[in-house]
Amino acid sequence: MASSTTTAVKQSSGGLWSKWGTGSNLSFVSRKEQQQQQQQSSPEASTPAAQQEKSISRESIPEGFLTVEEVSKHDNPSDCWIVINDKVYDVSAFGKTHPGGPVIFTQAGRDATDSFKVFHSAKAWQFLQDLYIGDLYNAEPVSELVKDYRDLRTAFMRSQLFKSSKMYYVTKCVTNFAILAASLAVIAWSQTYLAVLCSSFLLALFWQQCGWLSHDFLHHQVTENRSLNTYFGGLFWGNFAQGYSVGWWKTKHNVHHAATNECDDKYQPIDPDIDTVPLLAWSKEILATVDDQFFRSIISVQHLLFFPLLFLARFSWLHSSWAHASNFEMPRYMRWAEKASLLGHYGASIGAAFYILPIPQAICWLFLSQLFCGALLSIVFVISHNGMDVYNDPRDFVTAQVTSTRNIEGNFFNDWFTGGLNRQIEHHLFPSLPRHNLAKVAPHVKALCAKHGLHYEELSLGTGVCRVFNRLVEVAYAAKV
Ligand code: HEM
Repeated sequence: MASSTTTAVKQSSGGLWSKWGTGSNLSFVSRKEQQQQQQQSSPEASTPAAQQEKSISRESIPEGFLTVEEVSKHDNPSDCWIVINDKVYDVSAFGKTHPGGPVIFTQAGRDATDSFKVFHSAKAWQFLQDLYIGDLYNAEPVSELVKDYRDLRTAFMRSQLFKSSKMYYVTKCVTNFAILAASLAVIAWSQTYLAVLCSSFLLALFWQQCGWLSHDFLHHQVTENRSLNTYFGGLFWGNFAQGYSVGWWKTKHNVHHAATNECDDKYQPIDPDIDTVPLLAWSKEILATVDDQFFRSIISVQHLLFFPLLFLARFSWLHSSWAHASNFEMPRYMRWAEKASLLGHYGASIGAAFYILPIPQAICWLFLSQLFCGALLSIVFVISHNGMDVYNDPRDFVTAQVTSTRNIEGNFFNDWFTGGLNRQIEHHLFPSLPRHNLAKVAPHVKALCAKHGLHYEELSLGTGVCRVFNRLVEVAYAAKV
């Protein structure tokens, strides 16, 4: 998420959603193009008789049915239809108050079955009947890949793999506090600059680990009680302990999950995590959207900017968090809860710094911990997706997630350091699966990918970083031309 500087600005100005006017129908446009290509490659398909058979008039469609083409025309937030299990729903009005936020519009005009299933509790299904407007006409059968994925999900549910170990998460909470205690103990014991350096690194590690814990709560991995997850996981571990706004993070992160590394038809990123132009461009297609010579010159040295930017990322996240908490569109109680918990975070960190340390060391401690935390979090975000496929063609949920996501090898250090997000492919396919069960399902996911010829990328931490860096160099060189 080295992306946040630009993302936050675009989100707060509504820029992200303005892309949807043209963006979300691209999958159907491309599907039409694919059909045309298939027709060209198959001689019988292009005969007039075959073409007549293919063209469907509205009169020939039974009442209560809607075609894929009709659905695809309702592809924007003010006129939004989506398909779930071959049934069509009009979410144009509901989408504005959707409890999960604007992520619903990422699926405008297309099939949302799998993204719907991975994000919702049983309660959400009850809302569907009021939004139902018809059945999909001549619905294509589900692919073998998607069928196998759905079977896998059902099998994991039956094996209780979606149930978390509460002991695991209690231990996580306690060990997180232990890191904070260690950080404070170091500066209470010694106030040299070396001690300040070590302590600020530990504080940054505490914030990073709070981020992973909050992430698990907000994906509802820890408990089925969604309010508890939001208030304890979000407001306590996210806002108060880590300093990031739960509302800001969830809005952005949900879109990232629903449209991982996806762009619209003009290659404007839909996924906020790759929306990093003019600082970084993650593919040559995104680079091609940049006309401004000054911005291209920045991108031409993006590989040199990359590591410094990782260290600065937390400043941008802190800013976006406060901007979100001040957002007047939020219910008043949530705005106050967000602001109070963020102010509690600032107060506790600044108070501790100046209470324990002399002024110069206190400033140093606060500043260094921001830098370290930015780097510790963002290195994990970038290796998970950057340098993988950036696409704007129609892909089923499984293909989209696997081709845009990279795993980092599992071992004790990687599992702990990345908060389990080294099993990013499994996490994206099953976002509410508790962190401690990701390793258990990984062999099944690997087998699924092997069976269907999908590349399952799993690298060491070092190779993952190199892969990301190489992509930056590749695009930077293209920007020089
Ligand atoms: C007809 C369509 C939809 C309905 C009726 C609906 C309904 C709901 C409801 C009731 C919730 C509250 C949490 C729950 O009870 O599960 C929710 C949350 C959410 N929805 Fe939807 N939704 C729809 C479509 C979508 C789509 C297409 C997506 C994704 C692309 C989506 C993503 C989410 C997310 C990410 C949350 C937040 C979950 C959380 O963290 O609490 N929804 N939705």
